[in-house]
Order: sequence, then C-alpha cells, then structure tokens
Amino acid sequence: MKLRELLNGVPVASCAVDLEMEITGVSYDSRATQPGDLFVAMTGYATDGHKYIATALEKGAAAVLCQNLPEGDGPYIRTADSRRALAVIGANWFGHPAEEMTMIAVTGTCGKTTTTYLLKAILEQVRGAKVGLIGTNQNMIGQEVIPTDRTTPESFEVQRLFREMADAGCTYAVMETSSHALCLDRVYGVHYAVGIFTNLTQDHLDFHVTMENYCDAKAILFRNCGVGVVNGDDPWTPRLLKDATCQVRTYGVKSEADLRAENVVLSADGIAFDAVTKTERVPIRVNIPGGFMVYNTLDVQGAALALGISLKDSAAVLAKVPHVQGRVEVVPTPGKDYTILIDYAHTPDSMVNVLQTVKEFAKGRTVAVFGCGGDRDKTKRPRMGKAAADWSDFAVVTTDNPRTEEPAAIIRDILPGFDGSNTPYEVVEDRVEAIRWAMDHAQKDDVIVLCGKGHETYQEVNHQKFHMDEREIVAEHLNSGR
Ligand SMILES: CC(=O)N[C@H]1[C@@H](OP(=O)(O)OP(=O)(O)OC[C@H]2O[C@@H](n3ccc(=O)[nH]c3=O)[C@H](O)[C@@H]2O)O[C@H](CO)[C@@H](O)[C@@H]1O[C@H](C)C(=O)N[C@@H](C)C(=O)N[C@H](CCC(=O)O)C(=O)O
Ligand SMILES: Nc1ncnc2c1ncn2[C@@H]1O[C@H](COP(=O)(O)OP(=O)(O)OP(=O)(O)O)[C@@H](O)[C@H]1O
Ligand SMILES: N[C@H](CCC[C@H](N)C(=O)O)C(=O)O
Ligand SMILES: [Mg+2]
Repeated sequence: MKLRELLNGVPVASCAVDLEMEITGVSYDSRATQPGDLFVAMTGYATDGHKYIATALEKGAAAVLCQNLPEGDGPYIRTADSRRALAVIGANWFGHPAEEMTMIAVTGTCGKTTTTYLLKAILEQVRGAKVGLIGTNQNMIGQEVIPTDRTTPESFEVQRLFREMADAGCTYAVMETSSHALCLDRVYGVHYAVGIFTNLTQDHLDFHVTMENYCDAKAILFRNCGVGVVNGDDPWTPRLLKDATCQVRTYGVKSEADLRAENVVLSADGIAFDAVTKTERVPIRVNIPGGFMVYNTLDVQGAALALGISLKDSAAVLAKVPHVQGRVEVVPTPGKDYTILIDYAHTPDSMVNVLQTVKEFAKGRTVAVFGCGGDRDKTKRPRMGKAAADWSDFAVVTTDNPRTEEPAAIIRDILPGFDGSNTPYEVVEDRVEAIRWAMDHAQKDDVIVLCGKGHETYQEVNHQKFHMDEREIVAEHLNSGR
C-alpha cells in the first residue's frame, strides 16, 4: 500500500519520506519488524518505542512514524500521537473491516466476558448469523477459536481480527473493550452500533489511579456508539454518560429503567425473573446461578432489543445457554460429598458476588481459595481479603499470577483484610498445594470456590507462563486417592 493511503486520516506534522513509497507491512515492535515495514514508535509504560527506531531501520523498516524526531536524518514522519495513529493505520491497512459488520462493545469492571458469550449465542441462534468475538478467554471467528493473551488486543491486531471476521462471513462482532483499551486507543476510530456498560467497581487503579479516571476511560465508548445500553442501578452511570453522544437505554432491578427485572428468583442452579418494558413482560430463565447474572442477562437482552431482537426470542436462547468457561464452573468430584467451583473473581466486588451467591445455597461451608495478581492494583488486595473474610466460612490464601512480584509479599498485602474478622484462614503459598489442602480438609457439603483463574490454564511467574489447569489438579488429586 502507498504510504499516502496508509496515513490517510493521520495528522502529519513533518515528513521526510516520499508519500508515494510502497509500504509492505506495519510493525510497532522492533522485534517483529520486517523489511519494507512502516515502524510505528510508541511511548510506553515499560519502555519507549522511540529507543528501537535504529533497530527497526537495521531490520529494513522503510519508514518510521514517531512522536519525537530522532537526531539526524532518516525516513521519519512525525505525528502528535503515534498510538492513536496506529489505530488509524490499522483500519487503513485492513480496509476498514469494522464498517462491514454490526459492531457491539461491552465495557465495565465485571461481566464483560459473560455478556459477550450470551449475546453471541443470541445473534447466532435468532439471526442465524456468523459472529466474531474478542475477549479475555479467547477470540472467535464463528466457532473457530483463536487464543489470546489479553482482553482487548493492540489496535493493529484488533483491525486484523475484524478483517478475518468480515472475510469469513461474520456479520456481527461482539467484543470486550477494557478500560486500558479505551484509554490506550486500541479501538480508536471504531464506531459501534451498541455499547454496553455492565458496572464499575474497584480494579486497575495501578493504571487509572482514581475511580473517576477509570470511569472516564469507560465513558469513551459512549461517545463512539449509536445506542448505549447502561446499568441504571450503578452509581457511576450518570458520570459515565456526562458527555455521551449516543441514545441511552437503561436496564436495572432497582431503578426505573427502560428494561427491568421483576420477581427475581435465585436458586442454586440458575436465575429466573420477569423482564419488563413499557409494553411487555416476558419470563426469563437462565441456568447460571448468581444475583449478578440478573444484570448480565438484562444487559444482553437490552442490547438484543437495541438490535431489533424481541425479548421472547432472546429469552428462548438464554434458557438453553451453557455456562461460560471459568465462570461459576462446576469441577467434577465423583464420589465426594463436597463441591468445587472455578470462578474468575479477581476483584473485591466479584469475590463478594460469587461468595455471597455460594453462601446462599451451600448446605455446608463456603471455602474461598484465592490470591491476587502481581503487577496489578495493590490496593484491591486487602479488599479481596476482606471479601473472603466477610463472605466465606474458611479461606485458603494463596498465589494467583505473581508475575514479577514475590508471592509472599502479595499475600502480606491481602492478610490485613482479615483484621477484625473471625473467619479462619490458612496460607498455602503454592496454588497447587492450596487446592490440595482445601480438598484434604473439606467437610461434608462444603463448596470450595477456586477464585481468580477462571479459564486460565497457566500461572505467570516472572514473564513466563507455566501450565496449571485447576481442573487437572482436582482430577489428579482425586485419582491419587485423596
Ligand atoms: C499498561 C498496558 O496496557 N500496556 C500495554 C502497552 O504497553 P506499553 O505501551 O507500556 O509498551 P512498552 O512495553 O512500554 O513498549 C513501548 C513500545 O516499544 C515497543 N518495543 C519494546 C521493546 C522492544 O524491544 N522493541 C520495541 O519496539 C513496544 O512494542 C511498544 O510499542 O502496549 C503494549 C503493546 O500493545 C501491551 O503489550 C501492553 O500491555 C501489557 C503487557 C499489559 O499487561 N496490559 C494489561 C494491563 C492490559 O492491557 N489489560 C487489559 C485489561 C484486562 C481486563 O480487565 O479485562 C486488557 O485489555 O487485557
Ligand atoms: N455483572 C456482574 N457483576 C459483578 N460480578 C460479576 C458480574 N458478572 C460476573 N461477575 C463476577 O466477575 C467474574 C468475572 O466475570 P467476567 O469474566 O464475565 O467479567 P469481565 O468483565 O470480563 O472480567 P475481565 O475484566 O477480567 O475481562 C465472574 O467470574 C464473577 O465472579
Ligand atoms: N484482565 C485481568 C485479569 C486478572 C486475572 C487474574 N488471574 C490476575 O492475574 O490477576 C488483568 O489483567 O488484570
Ligand atoms: Mg473479560
């Protein structure tokens, strides 16, 4: 593609390159640069892409787009914001694939992954559509699974995925847009037909610093969508919508929302309620337990309504939808008189939610096995400790993904959450041993909740991922005769 076409829409401050030059690829990481590429240098949080301009040129980059011009002459193009430019370049390179599909984005602290799966099922079954999905567990093109490392990939990869989806015949793309993604322009320039807001509770304050900033990052979505389907019960919603440019449809249980849940019945194996709008009342049943699932169901049905799908049609799909991997997932424990659940609760609010749900229905004790991620918001650690202290009968405090931190130091941050509580706990640093410990000490009718890892089948230590699948650990321990 000609450089001129690739830079269409990118504000260029200075340019020392012939714009008619043919560019054969785009890279933003010098380790992946190929001859003929446009290398985009971005200032980062760990390092600065500008430091790698020389390496990229040595590897054959044809031109460099940057924010700060290096000294001396070179094939340099300067722009004010290279991260934002990368998003525009991605859309140009892949031929604006998002414009070929109906785009739906989900943001919020909890419930994004769950919401995307439920909505994908509805679009497939009601519309008979092929649907693309981008999110934490995996990316999908119809039923084809593409593994992922992050909730929302870098802008260029997002655009690549959109292209693959559109070429494969997807007419809808449903995606999670994390607050990092919105803040770091990973979806800059993408216009969504529908944007969904689930809720806002504490997470990622290492990055956003304040809850207000965190909310304002999520708010970006509502300046880039046609209809905003938002949680009317969430205290952050008014701030979220302050500068919104979309139509707004609210859902909720407590508020006078456009779509409401009435007569809510929670049980150990699911939820039921009446979905109520101004004009109709439709009974809903979903076989996934948890009070929070009422909200996840309402936001999905609100989005489906905005896309022209009736409550009755979405209800029929929701009645049969399977659980989402790693979200309130039951692990088989044949022959045992206790239950084990895997759940992705890794924030204070999600821990309260899942433990509260379990406590309501468990005949025996609710046992929480949990740790906290390293290189993430440290202030959520004691609050996750408090969630376990408040909502479990016994806790096993262990490791999550320590990343570059000392596991013992992370655990030290968690334990003050138990101050003033009578809830007993045991510290077992090694997560495999912690799971075995909980199983060995299980009492009749206990429900052991393995919090935090959900679908993850690895543990990340010092930039390296080691295989660790909680389902396998449980099965192996049972097979070992314990
Ligand atoms: C805080 C954050 O999100 N950082 C992301 C950001 O990194 P960064 O800008 O700090 O990059 P950097 O490492 O400083 O490097 C700067 C530039 O130099 C380049 N470089 C670097 C080294 C080199 O040898 N050559 C080179 O060219 C890098 O490619 C980059 O372009 O851009 C990088 C490129 O896309 C991402 O890999 C990186 O994600 C890191 C790994 C990360 O952990 N992100 C997490 C926090 C995240 O994004 N999480 C959200 C939320 C999850 C949820 O709640 O669901 C997500 O969407 O997954
Ligand atoms: N609507 C909700 N409100 C509060 N907690 C929820 C809600 N939905 C799910 N949860 C809890 O949060 C956990 C994560 O759910 P899910 O993966 O759907 O959220 P997410 O927003 O995609 O998370 P992430 O930020 O990691 O991508 C679940 O395992 C459950 O414990
Ligand atoms: N998307 C979240 C996932 C956290 C999962 C948990 N297992 C952890 O490592 O803290 C994050 O990157 O903060
Ligand atoms: Mg997710």
